[in-house]
Amino acid sequence: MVSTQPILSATGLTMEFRGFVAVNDVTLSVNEGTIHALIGPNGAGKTTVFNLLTKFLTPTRGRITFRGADITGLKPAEVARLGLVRSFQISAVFPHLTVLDNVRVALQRPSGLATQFWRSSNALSTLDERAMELIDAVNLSSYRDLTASELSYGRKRALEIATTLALDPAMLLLDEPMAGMGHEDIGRISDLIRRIARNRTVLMVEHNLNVVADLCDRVTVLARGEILSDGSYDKVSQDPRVREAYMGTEHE
Ligand SMILES: Nc1ncnc2c1ncn2[C@@H]1O[C@H](COP(=O)(O)OP(=O)(O)OP(=O)(O)O)[C@@H](O)[C@H]1O
Repeated sequence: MVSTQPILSATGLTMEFRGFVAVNDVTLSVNEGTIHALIGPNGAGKTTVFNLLTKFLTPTRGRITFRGADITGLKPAEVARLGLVRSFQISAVFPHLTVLDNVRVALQRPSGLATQFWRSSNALSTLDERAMELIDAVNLSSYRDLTASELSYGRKRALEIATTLALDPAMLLLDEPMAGMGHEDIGRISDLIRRIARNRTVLMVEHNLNVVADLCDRVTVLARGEILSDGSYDKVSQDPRVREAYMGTEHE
């Protein structure tokens, strides 16, 4: 479902922190149905751009549109209702609840699917059916009765993604989904992201360039708050400016 139709666009995005320009005139678009990566050396401004796009920060200048609507002035919860959802870190998962209960809770959030069934007599069975679908989608069916705290790091991350998918977002923003993971979990989460992206758009900040090369249709490279290069991984990785920006910087 890779298209050239932008679902999320930013124009002239600038973020100043007390005079320090962390993000400078960034213009980028993410096409519908793609897996798009935001990469760059440490301090390049990736997290700041991510926070601007998910509305956790308000830009000093610039404009953001999602599915053609101007979302620059909206709050995170408002953009979530429009279908642009940020995946939180594992801290968003309740450690003492089971996998199933975590997903049930997520489905009952105000903007979750459950509200549509709130008054129906079969609300609970519909909720459970959907919860099981989501758990299955992230390959946690055999772990559904374990508490979140009993899961491995990678599976916690998968559970956290399931709770985000409960909102049925058209676009998911992931902040370093592979951070702190070993080889096996990276493979598992890569497969999961690939599956999720079959019918939605994914934008991810990622440090692991092997993951980016393997997974992403398009890559935007930031350095010192500005866009350095944009295109396929092969294209940007051969760009001399990108090589120079990464040179001498430590990279995991
Ligand atoms: N709230 C803030 N106040 C002041 N400066 C900030 C703030 N947030 C970020 N910065 C600065 O903006 C620059 C970009 O930071 P940002 O965290 O966006 O980079 P990054 O590419 O995500 O880095 P890393 O890969 O190390 O996480 C850095 O110089 C950082 O110190």
